[in-house]
Amino acid sequence: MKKIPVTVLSGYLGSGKTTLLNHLLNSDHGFKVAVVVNDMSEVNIDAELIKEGGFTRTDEKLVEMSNGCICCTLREDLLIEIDKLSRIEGIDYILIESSGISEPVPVAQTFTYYDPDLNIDLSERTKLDTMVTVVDANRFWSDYNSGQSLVDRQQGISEQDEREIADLLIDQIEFCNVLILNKCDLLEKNEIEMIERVLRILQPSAKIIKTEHGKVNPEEILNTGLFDFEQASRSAGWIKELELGADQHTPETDEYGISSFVYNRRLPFHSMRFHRWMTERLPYNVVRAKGFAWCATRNSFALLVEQAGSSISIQPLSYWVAALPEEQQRRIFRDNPNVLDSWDPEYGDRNTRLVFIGLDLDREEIEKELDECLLTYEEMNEDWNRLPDPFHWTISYQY
Ligand SMILES: Nc1nc2c(ncn2[C@@H]2O[C@H](COP(=O)(O)OP(=O)(O)OP(=O)(O)O)[C@@H](O)[C@H]2O)c(=O)[nH]1
Repeated sequence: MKKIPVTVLSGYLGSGKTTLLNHLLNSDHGFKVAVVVNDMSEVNIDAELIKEGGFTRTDEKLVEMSNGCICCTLREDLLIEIDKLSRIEGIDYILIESSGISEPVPVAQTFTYYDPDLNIDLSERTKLDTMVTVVDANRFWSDYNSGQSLVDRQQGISEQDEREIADLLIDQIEFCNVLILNKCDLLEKNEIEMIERVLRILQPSAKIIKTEHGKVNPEEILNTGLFDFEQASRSAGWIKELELGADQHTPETDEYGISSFVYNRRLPFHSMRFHRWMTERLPYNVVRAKGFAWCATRNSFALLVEQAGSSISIQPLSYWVAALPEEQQRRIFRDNPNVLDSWDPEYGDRNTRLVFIGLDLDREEIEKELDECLLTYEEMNEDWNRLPDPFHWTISYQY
């Protein structure tokens, strides 16, 4: 049976998803499409716009999903609706417009697993074809650097939805096959080019298309066959940079001063100094920082360090292999011999690898300041548990 291809449109509120969808529906794409439109509000304004705009053909089908978000509260409903659509005779393409606060990863996951409660396996009848993210060129910098959360803007799923706008934007940019840089009519050519370069370094794998009013050739986002979950999960710029290693990263600096580098050290951070640097002294021109850190007071765990705009988090990720009992280490070496490639005789796999992406970055200065956050020779010989610890989380699980 031929699987029905699915394209998902993501992008922050007001970026131009509905405009793009209407443009697609009015284009000569050759498919009999079903459209799912997700709106957070009770009244599905986007669905109304689509009915007014492009939804004129009688052989098309429109499903409205309102009052929730398909990446979380309406995820089950999404499964049910897509399953139903995939059984309608004649439908040969499904287009989904996510809500503006929807994260693309959980939406994509919906197409990959069997739900035993609902007895639905979407992968039997449908195939995720293209993940598209629409970016508002005109508001990109102000949204990214706003320092606001969804709740601050009264756009959250609930009062508890404290996700930062910058984190949402970066999630949408880092997980897609096609990036539509929309509203290019509102900026100068050089401003657009600069955002395009930033998007390129944040997301090196996606095709970037500059548009005005979402006018894109339908072939760029329908039936492209581009989506692959594994590849999409590894397509972010910071991951590529880490994979390349410290010395082989993308060109040093371009004409707009956009650059990236990896900070890689084999000594632990003084947790307090590192935490203070990340939260109080991180240069404002760092657009994205992400990677793993070794902090002395949490010596057993690799910490995941993440920054987007003014949103910064340092959280435990997993045990260092070197912190595990010997028997478990032996098993890991047997199953994943590549762990040994970078094994240090003294510290094992403990190390810090942080990617910095930004504008006019002073690499030397950042490295110097971070080096000052590492333990000194004297501190190395102290009891690390007695050093000050800034982290508030506790670990409740055991190996
Ligand atoms: N100047 C300009 N305005 C645009 C462009 N694309 C869309 N707009 C306008 O931007 C506003 C938001 O566009 P929508 O298509 O509704 O955006 P959306 O992403 O669907 O918004 P939500 O459904 O709220 O998430 C509308 O007033 C559009 O007419 C563009 O390229 N240039």
